[in-house]
Amino acid sequence: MEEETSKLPLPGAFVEFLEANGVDPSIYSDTDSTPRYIRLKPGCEAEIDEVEAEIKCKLERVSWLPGFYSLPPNIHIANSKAYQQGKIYGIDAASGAAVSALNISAGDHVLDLCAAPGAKLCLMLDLLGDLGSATGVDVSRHRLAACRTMLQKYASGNRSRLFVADGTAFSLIPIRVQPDSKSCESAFGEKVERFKEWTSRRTWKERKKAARARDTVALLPGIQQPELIFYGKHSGIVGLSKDELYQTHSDGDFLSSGYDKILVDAECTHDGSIKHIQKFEQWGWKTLEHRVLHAERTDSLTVLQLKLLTNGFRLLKAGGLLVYSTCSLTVAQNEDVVEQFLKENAFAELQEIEAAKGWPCRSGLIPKTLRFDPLTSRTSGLFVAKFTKLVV
Ligand SMILES: C[S@@+](CC[C@H](N)C(=O)[O-])C[C@H]1O[C@@H](n2cnc3c(N)ncnc32)[C@H](O)[C@@H]1O
Repeated sequence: MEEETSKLPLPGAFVEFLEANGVDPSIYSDTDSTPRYIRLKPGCEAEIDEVEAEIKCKLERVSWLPGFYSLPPNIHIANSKAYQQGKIYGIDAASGAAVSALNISAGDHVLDLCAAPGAKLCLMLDLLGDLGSATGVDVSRHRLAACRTMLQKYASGNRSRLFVADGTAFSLIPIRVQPDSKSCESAFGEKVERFKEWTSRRTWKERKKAARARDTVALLPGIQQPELIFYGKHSGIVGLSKDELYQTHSDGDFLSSGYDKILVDAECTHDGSIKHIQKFEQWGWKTLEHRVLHAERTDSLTVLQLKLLTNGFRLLKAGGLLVYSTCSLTVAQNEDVVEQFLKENAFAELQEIEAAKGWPCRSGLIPKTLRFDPLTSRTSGLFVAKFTKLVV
């Protein structure tokens, strides 16, 4: 399961992009020795020797992050039984730290506004345990379908629901009380359809109806309803009617009944992600220039990031916690977005991430924000900022 690694030769255009964006290119100088990270599913701790024997390598416990282990970058886990049986999953330690900053506890109602492909959502669900709920949203249907597969593989989906939706406009409240309405009739005697247990098997009639609904919303941009593509048995959906699920709420409702914890792991240029940058060695560095560094793309990304953060914050309960993260290390996509957001949201307050005192990261340009990078942290690059919504 060993694989050759090589030093990353950074192309000139990328180095220029980094320098123009306040990122020191030397942080990428030793990426070939940056470890990979895995998380052991809770309950599988006793099987660590077995996992090590199978992948023929010692797993180093990450002292600053519970449940995380590091392994050399040239070791692959995808063919191992432990991975295929859902006992371990790959997730960078910096990503683990971003989720850990949310202080998720059993019973929380959590929202992941940019959820796919789902490693952080899986971790959020692990931390949630047997109470509360998790809502995952992503604008990309095929990426969210991969997230659904991941939740099913890791048997994490029981309390979760997944919506294909635009996170800048998503507006559904968490279901705090399990529905007990069994009536199939509305107050006016009309027949009401209620959600039954989720199944991947759908009848031809149901598939046709879903396709028709998708075509209709495609024709009517602006009034698109979030598309529910998965829900677990204890997600609160079973027994609800469509009207109950999709009822609209005012901003005031979110103050009292919004989400306890929200992750906005926003779309970005991914320039801090070692895995992503390594892909361009195969795809060609020219591709990087127009897929990542294009100025128009980065400008529209910062607009999107601010909108995602703003809407995420709207959905947060008063006193709740929100983490904004990106795997870009540019100032424009991180500190500038945070600064603008704080200017526009008087009830948002940046929070100290207490646990970070023991983390191998640096402060961002704004106090209380954090930056992970390969050189400082031996992880992939990640920016993390944590906010609370002040109680009015
Ligand atoms: C950095 S990735 C998220 C990674 C994910 N949190 C994880 O840990 O696996 C960003 C995601 O944002 C999604 N995205 C982009 N624009 C969006 C929007 N307007 N609303 C919701 N999701 C969006 C992308 O499809 C992508 O899956």
